[in-house]
Amino acid sequence: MTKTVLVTGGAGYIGSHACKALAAAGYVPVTLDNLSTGWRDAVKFGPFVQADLLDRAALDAAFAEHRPVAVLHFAALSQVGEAMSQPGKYWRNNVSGSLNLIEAAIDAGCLDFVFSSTCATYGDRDGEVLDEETAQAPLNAYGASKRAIEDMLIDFQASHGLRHVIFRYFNVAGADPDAEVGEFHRPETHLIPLILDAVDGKRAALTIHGTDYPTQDGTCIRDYVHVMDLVDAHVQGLEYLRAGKGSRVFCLGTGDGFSVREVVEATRHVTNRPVPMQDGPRRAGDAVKLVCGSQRARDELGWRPDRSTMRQMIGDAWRWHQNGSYEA
Ligand SMILES: NC(=O)c1ccc[n+]([C@@H]2O[C@H](COP(=O)([O-])OP(=O)(O)OC[C@H]3O[C@@H](n4cnc5c(N)ncnc54)[C@H](O)[C@@H]3O)[C@@H](O)[C@H]2O)c1
Ligand SMILES: O=c1ccn([C@@H]2O[C@H](COP(=O)(O)OP(=O)(O)O[C@H]3O[C@H](CO)[C@H](O)[C@H](O)[C@H]3O)[C@@H](O)[C@H]2O)c(=O)[nH]1
Repeated sequence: MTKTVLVTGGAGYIGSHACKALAAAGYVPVTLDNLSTGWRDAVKFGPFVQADLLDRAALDAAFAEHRPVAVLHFAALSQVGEAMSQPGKYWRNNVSGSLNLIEAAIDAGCLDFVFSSTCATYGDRDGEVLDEETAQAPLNAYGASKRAIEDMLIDFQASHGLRHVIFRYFNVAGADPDAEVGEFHRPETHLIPLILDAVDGKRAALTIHGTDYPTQDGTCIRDYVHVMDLVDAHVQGLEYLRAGKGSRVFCLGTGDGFSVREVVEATRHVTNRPVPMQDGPRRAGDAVKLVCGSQRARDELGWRPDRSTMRQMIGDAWRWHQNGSYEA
């Protein structure tokens, strides 16, 4: 029997990798995306519906046509800087859009729901290892919008039996090792693709945002997870729901923290090229250290983030960077 899943944001970075993993696991991933930050060329593994989450009639039509057994909800705006200056855009797109989607799913009888949340819901909890029990205190409208959607899922679980898995991701990195899909944000704000831009001359230099943090080398520490490991967890989360297990939150990261300078040094090593860089001031809203406790995902989903070594994440990102693009 065909198992169709609706993948919102399937034309974006993580959603496109999820579609590849879903297709490999025997699902038909139907991408629903408005292409606001995604790319038509990234939709390679199943049908495409161009629609906006704010268009309830288009959502109803997509559920009626494709009859998905579950929803994987990646679609969102996710730039922290933009969220600080335009919070209304984040509340409308992420929260109102998700409310439409949840109500459309319930009306269609599609009650298994996997949601992309973020460690940005924790706010500044420097020094702690962050896991599912850590209190959330978002610092900006992006993180706040994600926490609000988490709350929404809990309410609709109680009222309508919407079963959900919430994944709180840490810093997602790397690309499909086959370079069929990869990370392609315009503008790009994430560290590893920006370092690679500096390596191959697409930008003059990487600016290090802050060198006076209380860390071993003065730069911020993050927990990086390979996008292929991350999307594997989504397939496992989907199977968990389809096996009838209850709603659950899982944090996805490795537990290893890397400073910005360590990521730069690893990139120099993997690419065997110099990384032009300059020291800059701190970036507003950056936490000093965000490191994930992911024992629950390992224990309950059997998740093994084996590809999430810094060498492999940078190597796969570099291969994509050299060979892949959606603009051509
Ligand atoms: N990249 C990371 O490190 C990271 C970390 C934590 C959480 N996340 C979350 O993971 C998800 C995917 O992130 P990404 O990096 O792939 O982002 P992305 O911008 O590459 O993908 C998001 C996709 O959603 C689509 N979209 C946005 N609003 C929409 C709307 N109203 N209707 C239809 N489609 C819409 C965009 O066109 C895009 O294709 C997001 O929810 C993000 O908050 C990402
Ligand atoms: O040009 C740059 C870009 C980044 N950085 C530093 O590199 C680290 C990683 O920065 P990213 O922008 O790659 O990612 P963030 O840590 O800001 O990630 C945040 O934003 C993401 C949204 O894209 C996710 O939601 C994630 O959960 C949330 O913590 C930070 O210390 C940042 O200051 C630089 O030094 N120079």
